[in-house]
Amino acid sequence: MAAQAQIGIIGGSGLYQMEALTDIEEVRVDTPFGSPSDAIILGTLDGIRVAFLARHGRGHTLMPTELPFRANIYAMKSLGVEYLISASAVGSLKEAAKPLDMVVPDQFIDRTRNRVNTFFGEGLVGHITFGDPVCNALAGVLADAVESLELPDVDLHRGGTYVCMEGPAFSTKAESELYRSWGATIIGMTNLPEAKLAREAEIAYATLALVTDYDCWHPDHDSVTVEMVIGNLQKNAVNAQRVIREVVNRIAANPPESEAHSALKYAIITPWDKAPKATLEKLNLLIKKYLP
Ligand SMILES: CSC[C@H]1O[C@H](OP(=O)(O)O)[C@H](O)[C@@H]1O
Ligand SMILES: Nc1ncnc2[nH]cnc12
Repeated sequence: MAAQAQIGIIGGSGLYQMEALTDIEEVRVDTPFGSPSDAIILGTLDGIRVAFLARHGRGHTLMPTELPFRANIYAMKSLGVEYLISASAVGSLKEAAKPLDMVVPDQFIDRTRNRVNTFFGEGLVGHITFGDPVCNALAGVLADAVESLELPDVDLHRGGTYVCMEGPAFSTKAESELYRSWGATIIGMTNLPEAKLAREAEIAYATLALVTDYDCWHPDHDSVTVEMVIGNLQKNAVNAQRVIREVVNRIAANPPESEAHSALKYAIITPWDKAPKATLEKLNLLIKKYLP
């Protein structure tokens, strides 16, 4: 399939569609890993073609554990996506990151237990480098985009650690305090598998984290509820859409060089002639540039 969009956006809780898209085309992508969370919306934003996916489905019918992460990332790759922005609701683990603030994290801690977060296996073994789990170049463009808009009452936090928990229940206070003692900044349930799979698919990935609550640790704030998350996300939705528009323009004008784009160069350990043909065919889209 010819490339349809260089830039992809995955919208999380409360961000089920992208404003300002024209020439919209809904595509149902079938992948070797099943169907994505929903149809992918191809559309044009300021003359730039983008691919948008509602992570939990447009009706929010999929919980974090049920998300078809591999299908989502594979589908983006099949449409030609090279840069992927995740817009996600998060709880704050630090006083300084207050509800309605934005964080562009640069680290993750994996507390998930029930996710498939690799394309490898079935006879083909690969180990990507993941010390820097988001694309720092793309994260820089994203943070610059936020800063340039000078959003009133919204502080930007460049960098920070995102704890990815399993859910769907929110954390206990003991867990929340544990993550705080680790120095983590924010907590969510979705971004870590996405970041790993995007790296394996050689897609540059960065997160716009929208703070919606103080989780359950803050003595002066109520514990997180869904109502709180969606309420604050809706308050910030216009800002989030403005940031996405700005970052899309910046990426298109000056696509950043990303180490993610060659992440598989030294990652695959299985000799090609030892890997099953069926697996090579299944992963052809991801590995074809390295095949002899
Ligand atoms: C609706 S509250 C919990 C839910 O919100 C976050 O979603 P996303 O990362 O897709 O914005 C969090 O990860 C949970 O999935
Ligand atoms: N406190 C929290 N914990 C996990 N995921 C979240 N998403 C938004 N707020 C959250």
